[in-house]
Amino acid sequence: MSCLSYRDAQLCVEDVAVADLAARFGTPCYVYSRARIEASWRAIDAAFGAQPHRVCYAVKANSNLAVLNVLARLGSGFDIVSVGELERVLAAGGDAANVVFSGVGKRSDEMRRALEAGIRCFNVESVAELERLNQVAGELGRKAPIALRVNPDVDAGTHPYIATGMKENKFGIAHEQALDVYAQAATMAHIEIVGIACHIGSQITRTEPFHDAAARVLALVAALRERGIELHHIDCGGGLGVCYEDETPPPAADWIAALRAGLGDSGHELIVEPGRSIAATAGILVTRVEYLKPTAAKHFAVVDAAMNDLMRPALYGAWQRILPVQENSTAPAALYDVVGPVCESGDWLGKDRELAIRAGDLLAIGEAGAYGFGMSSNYNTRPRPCEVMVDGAHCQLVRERETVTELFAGERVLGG
Ligand SMILES: Cc1ncc(COP(=O)(O)O)c(C=O)c1O
Ligand SMILES: N[C@@H](CCCC[NH3+])C(=O)O
Repeated sequence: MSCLSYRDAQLCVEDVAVADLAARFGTPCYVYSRARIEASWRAIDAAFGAQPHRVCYAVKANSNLAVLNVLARLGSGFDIVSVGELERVLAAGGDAANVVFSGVGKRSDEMRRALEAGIRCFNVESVAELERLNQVAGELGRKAPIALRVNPDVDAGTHPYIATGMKENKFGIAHEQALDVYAQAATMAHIEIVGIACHIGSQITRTEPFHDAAARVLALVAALRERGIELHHIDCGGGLGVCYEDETPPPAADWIAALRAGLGDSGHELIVEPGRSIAATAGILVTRVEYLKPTAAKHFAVVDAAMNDLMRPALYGAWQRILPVQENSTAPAALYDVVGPVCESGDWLGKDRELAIRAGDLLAIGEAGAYGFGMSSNYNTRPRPCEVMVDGAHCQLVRERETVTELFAGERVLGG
């Protein structure tokens, strides 16, 4: 389900015409639908029925404070990967007690801050991290609640850059070593074992990998119980895919059902960490055509957004919809490569797209609510776009467009 519809040939997000947003806020501009974020979160939450659970939104997908605030007000938990994300969650009204902290490289200062804030769980990814956490917690006179993130060696069938649950990936503790590491954790004075975690990758479009990973986790839970180690929760990570082009990901209910089938009736509280499946379809990137450039080989549409604003096409060869903002153009249709102004041939947003456009027209890049703004950069000293949230017929700027001067405000010349 998308937040987009055409009304009188005008592309709209909820009840607001995208052309009006572009006129008011300029381009490039990210636009998010509050209703769409809420509906996606609720679909996942409802899929658990009466089972004790916590949906911990993966902040990395879209960390705008307005997005986090919408979710915090729904009672969402949060999956963070840095102290920066923790500060965002707290600033947006999230509850530290519902925060899980993932990532292979947590620094001591990040552990300290998370312990002081009272987060729910550290998802520990190595023995070295466990030892460091034990030491940091000891210095603070606290016990750190932990789950070990296990690497189940399951092929998620996704792009290799975003598969995380195979043994050649840097993530998690090998399935075979997990029992030994739990035994070690159980001896540590400042560690409290509360759960187990796994996350096998992102943009997963079949239920089987989720089921298989959950089943592998369940085998560990049973083996731990035999050794007298009881867990409170099982965290199955995120990874549910969305439809960008013609993918047919399972609905949220089937995803959760596959996890629960893999876990059997374990009786544990379940945690999930969805990011993309909550944010992607709630957002678009609006851009304006600067120039049409026909060459002997190609027609290029040079737009004012670029790989620094939306990196997924350049990084993964990802396909995202490119839609005209006004449907009734009288321009002749042609096949265009939609490219940005950045000095890289990899700077494209779409290739061979049939579009009827003229210079000055607006385009919307679909399903850009997840891993869009969050992965943007200032490459080529380009200020990042503004972000706007639509709520019914109302819209609000939720992040200002950066200015060029603020981009180098912290820089100094030698001796300066
Ligand atoms: C540990 C962890 N949890 C959750 C997510 C969110 O994944 P997705 O956005 O695919 O739901 C990720 C990213 O893949 C992750 O690394
Ligand atoms: N950035 C990726 C997803 C990364 C998931 C992070 N663990 C994407 O846009 O598809």
